[in-house]
Amino acid sequence: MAIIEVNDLVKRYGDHTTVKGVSFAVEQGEIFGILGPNGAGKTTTVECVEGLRTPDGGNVRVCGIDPTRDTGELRELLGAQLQQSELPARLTVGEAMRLYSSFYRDPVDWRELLDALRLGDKVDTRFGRLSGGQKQRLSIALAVIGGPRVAVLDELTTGLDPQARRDAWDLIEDIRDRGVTILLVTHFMEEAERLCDRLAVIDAGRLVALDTPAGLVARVDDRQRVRFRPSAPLDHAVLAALPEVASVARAGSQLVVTGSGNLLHAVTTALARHQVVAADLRVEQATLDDAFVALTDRPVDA
Ligand SMILES: Nc1ncnc2c1ncn2[C@@H]1O[C@H](COP(=O)(O)OP(=O)(O)OP(=O)(O)O)[C@@H](O)[C@H]1O
Repeated sequence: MAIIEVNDLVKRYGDHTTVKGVSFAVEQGEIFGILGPNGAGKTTTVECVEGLRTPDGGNVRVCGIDPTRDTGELRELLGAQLQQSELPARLTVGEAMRLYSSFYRDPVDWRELLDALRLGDKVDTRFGRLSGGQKQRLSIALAVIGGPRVAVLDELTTGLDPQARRDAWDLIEDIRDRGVTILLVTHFMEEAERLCDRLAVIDAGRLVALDTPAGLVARVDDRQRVRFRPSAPLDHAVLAALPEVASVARAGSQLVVTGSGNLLHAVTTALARHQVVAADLRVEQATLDDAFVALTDRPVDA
């Protein structure tokens, strides 16, 4: 059953159309990722789902509810991650949890939630004294304190160190295991690959792909890369002329040959013909990064 439906969503700011007819449906229990370059319209899209912005075209439904009309109902169903700046530095963790619990009809047990998020010993700690990772965990706690069916997490792990990021991933999985559907905006390929059941790739306001992480990689899977250091100068045209080769590029002292089919055999045979030895030779298969670049024509943080 689709718990979030976004149908032909359009959103404009002045003359600029930021979201240009995006459609997707998120199924109950999924971790659904939205991936895209800076300025692609990801946040605007999820803000329409959260009821923070009114669409200029198309519509959004969360559990059948129109987020811009039934705001009271939506608040019980959807938990949004808080921006860190929204909490006063002097508020303690316990005070924040009590305050936010009071907003909901049927909140979860906040002490149990803090324990689950490894913040149980921080009840009396002021927000301003928490580390970045602890603040992020608290913002997840506040997003799910109302016992929502859907949690929206936007750039949750940006600015966290690798360990804190992994902890946040475990947490998100725990929350999904409690039955919460998660809509996640992310810049991190590793995060998208590890966490998301499906991904919507948005570029310049349009949906360019919607698939599982493995499905997205499979779209560029025929692209392999052979990387090596040639023992002698080699005219790129020798390799570029091979039918298996799509591109030849230099990366420092290495050549990177992209292509398909029996690429390795074709390249090594051509090198042997020109008495060139390939040192440090590596064959690389496509990754989600490659799929992203192929789909959007640019690296994720361009
Ligand atoms: N309130 C606003 N008023 C005017 N323009 C806006 C507003 N919010 C966003 N924009 C513009 O809309 C475009 C998309 O912004 P949005 O934040 O949705 O993108 P994003 O994909 O989330 O980007 P990022 O990855 O950088 O957060 C950008 O060009 C942005 O400058």
